[in-house]
Parts: sequence; C-alpha cells; structure tokens
Amino acid sequence: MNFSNELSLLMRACYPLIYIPTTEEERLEKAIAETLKTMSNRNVYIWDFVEGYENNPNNQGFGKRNPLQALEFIEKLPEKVGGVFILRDFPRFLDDVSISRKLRNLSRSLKSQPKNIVIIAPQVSIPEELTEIFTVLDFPLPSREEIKQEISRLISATGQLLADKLLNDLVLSAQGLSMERIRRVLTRAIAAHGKLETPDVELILEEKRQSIRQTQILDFYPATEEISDIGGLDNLKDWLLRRGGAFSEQARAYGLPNPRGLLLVGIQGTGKSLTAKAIAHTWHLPLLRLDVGRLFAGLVGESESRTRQMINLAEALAPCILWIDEIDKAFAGATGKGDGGTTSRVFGTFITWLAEKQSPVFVVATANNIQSLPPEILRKGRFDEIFFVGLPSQTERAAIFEVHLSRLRPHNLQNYDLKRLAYETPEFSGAEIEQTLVEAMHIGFSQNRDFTNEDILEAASQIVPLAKTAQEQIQFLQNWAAAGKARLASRNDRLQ
Ligand SMILES: Nc1ncnc2c1ncn2[C@@H]1O[C@H](COP(=O)(O)OP(=O)(O)OP(=O)(O)O)[C@@H](O)[C@H]1O
Repeated sequence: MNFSNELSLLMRACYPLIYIPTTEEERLEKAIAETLKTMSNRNVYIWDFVEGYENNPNNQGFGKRNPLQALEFIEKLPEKVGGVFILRDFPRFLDDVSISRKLRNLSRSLKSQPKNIVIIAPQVSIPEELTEIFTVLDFPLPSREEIKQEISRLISATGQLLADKLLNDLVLSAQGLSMERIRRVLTRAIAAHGKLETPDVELILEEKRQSIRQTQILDFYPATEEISDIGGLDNLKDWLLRRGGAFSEQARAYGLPNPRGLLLVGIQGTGKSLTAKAIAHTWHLPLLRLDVGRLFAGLVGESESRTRQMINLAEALAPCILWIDEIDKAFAGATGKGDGGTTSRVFGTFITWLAEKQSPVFVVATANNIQSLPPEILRKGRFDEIFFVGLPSQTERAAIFEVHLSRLRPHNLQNYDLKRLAYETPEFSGAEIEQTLVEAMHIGFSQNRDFTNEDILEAASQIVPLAKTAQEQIQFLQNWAAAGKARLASRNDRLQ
C-alpha cells in the first residue's frame, strides 16, 4: 500500500495520533495535503513552536510558544469539525507531564471525531507511556516518478531536452536521496554548466554516498569480487548464478517473485562475506552494509528509529543488496528483555519487514553462531535459502589456492602444486589459506626471490587453524546442517 492510501486509511479509521518520522517536512506536508483532497471534511492546521498555528486566518499565531495551548485548541473545536493537526517540533515536549496527559486524554476523546494529530520529527522518539497511543507511519523517500518529475521541472527552466537514457540514469542515481538533496545537487550542477550532463550522475552518486554515510548505520560498499573468486562452494554458486537475472523486468514479466535473500551460516573465514560482495558485483547491484553495532549505539529509542531509517533507505535504493554481517551477534538477546526490550523491538521490526517485503532488496545475512540466533530468523519465508558454509574439502582448498595464486602470480601459476598444497593444509579455512600465502610471500620477499611451494608449506606449518580450537562449534554446526536445517554450500565431497 502506498503512503497516501495508508494515511487516508488511518484517518478514516479515526487513528487520533499519528507519528511520521522524516526530515522532509515540506514534502510530507504536501503529501498530506494531496491525500486530504480525496477526503471531505478535513482542514489542515499547522502548528510550530515559534509561529503557533498558521494557515487559518481565525487562529493565526494561536498557541505560539505554548504547546499545551496548541493541544487545547484541538480539544475546544466542536466535535463535528474535521481537521488534521500537523504539529512540528512536538517530540521535544512529549516528556512534559501536562503535554503527555493532554495527549492521552485527546487520544480517547478524538476516537469518535474526524480529527487526527500528526507529529512530524526527524526520528521516532516517543516516551514509554505514550507508545501505545501513537501509530508510527513511515514516509518513503521520493519514488522514481517523483524524482523524474522534479528533474523535468528543474530542467524545464533551462530549455534543455533531456535524452531518455540520461534522464533514467539521473533518476536511478538520485534514488535514496531526499527531495531537498536532489534539488540541491541538481541546481548546483545546472548553475555550474547551464544544463545536466552525464558526469552529473557521478555528482549525484557522491551526494548519495555522503547521505548514506551520514546515517552512520549503512555504508555503500564498493564490491569488485566475482563469483569466480570464490573457491569451492559450488552448490551456493550454482544457486546464485541461476538467479543472475532475477531482478530484471523480464523476470517480473515471466512471473518470478523478487528473490528475498540468503542466510549464510558457518565458522569464521569460510567465504561468507566474500559471497555477499561477489553477489553485488555479479548482479550489478549496489551493496549496502549494515553496521549492526551502530544500530544499537546511542540513546534509548534511537535504535528503533534507526532500523526504520535503514529499511526506508534500503527500499529507496532497491534493487540493492543489504548485507548484514554477524546477524547472530546483533540479535542475540532478542527474546529477552535485558536492555529494556530494545533488541526485541528492533528485531520485531526487522523480522516483520523481512517476512513481508515486496521490494527488490536482497538481504545477505551471515552468522557464525546458530545457537544465539532467534528461531524466527530460521523460519521459512524469511530467506529464500539458508546455506551452511563448512570448512573447505581438499578439492575446495585446491580451488581456493588456485583463486588466490592466479591473482597473485597470474603468469606463474604452473609453479605451484595445488593438489599438494591442498593435501597439506587439512582443516584450513579460506581465510587461513589466504593468510598462509601472505606469510609465504613475506618469506620469499625477505630473501629476494619469488615464493615457492615450500614457503607456502612452511607458512602453513606455523598456522593453527581455527578448526583445531573451535571443534565443538564446528561439530555443532555440522550436525545442525546434517539434520536438514540448511543446505550445504559445498558439493558433497567428503575428501578432507
Ligand atoms: N571460498 C573461498 N574462496 C576464496 N577465498 C576465500 C574463501 N573463503 C575465504 N576466502 C578468503 O578469506 C577472506 C575472508 O573470508 P570472509 O570474510 O568471506 O569469511 P567469513 O566467512 O565472512 O568470515 P567471518 O565470519 O569472520 O566474517 C576472503 O576475503 C577471501 O580472501
């Protein structure tokens, strides 16, 4: 359902208190006004702390610097009078006892009246005692159509006729930005050279990178890895290659649903993060990395708000890959109330979105410890597939050596005995193989010569693979996967 439909539904169903987190005040107010055109009997009243009520000649300036008076005004209007009361700056006053009490009283009396209070704020910040009476509604970032209209409006003043391809590229690059930012970057470009050109796409992308960085929770991650850079994991690679075109228009026309995502479970260093990066690069989609630590840092209440912001942004940037590293660590306490319920509320928001999302956001989550994952994550319908990524078999280790040696010594690959190297490195993970090669290079470099098979074996002998110290964890994961809880990322090849 789009924003306007959802809002009008809430209004018609007499939801008295609606909270809309957004930094796009102006655009939101326009959207509300548009929505109200389809409903009769609803005037808009806008209040802010400095000016009081505006828009309405009879009450101009009423409630100036007095938020309680702003609420009393609503209360005093005759029952039959319909209205939408947009209160700017209001979250700052929600902690005040008189405001809180008045809102709770209003939430009861307005249930039978055609009146709705809408609070706009950059973040959701609602005191505990008021959470029940507010309905939080998300305001999406500008759609492709809105961005297209805005670009056309801005360019019309210059008389330039934009080619379809350039217009499309500009729209695509601007997706995920607020309208204010889009306007700012485009006007700057037009002011600089009187028109819009292909290099401006990069300008917009840079603005987008900055705006994503400012959220501090998502990062635009440049990915250069290919699926062919993953050694072994053939089942997983086949699965991915089969879905290569699954986000295309043709796939939609064919009737295919958007792929939802993957959960990759396994011990450290087996290529899970590498897979996330390779998917983004191979499918030509932007890779957004969620910093889970940041999601939970900061003030109480901010985590929920950040989660919504993250979802909103990912949807605006779709089609994209949302990479959630170590999801087990993020939601370890989701079933308890240890942190005042924050983790469980954030988890609730996230899991609901995961289950219901229609947008082409492909989630790649990785986890090392299945025991600390809330069981809801593993339920069907959350991810398309759960893969167990185990330690590489001997054949896979040879493939991993090959991937890295072809990159490091593309012209001398024949100097290395891949089979022997794989045979001599039992229980090594991909990361440990990479580490071994780096060490071998140090040996060769320090003696002023190229590194050899012997250097690699020497380096390997100095590494104690994690498998030795984490046997219990590995065994647990293997049993879990063998019980049919996950698909094996590797082809069944038991050679160790
Ligand atoms: N199957 C593999 N093929 C090629 N390289 C690999 C493979 N597995 C791991 N590596 C190498 O090890 C590095 C680290 O692996 P990666 O970060 O993907 O592991 P991970 O499973 O995500 O571990 P963690 O749980 O610690 O994040 C990779 O960047 C890559 O260079």
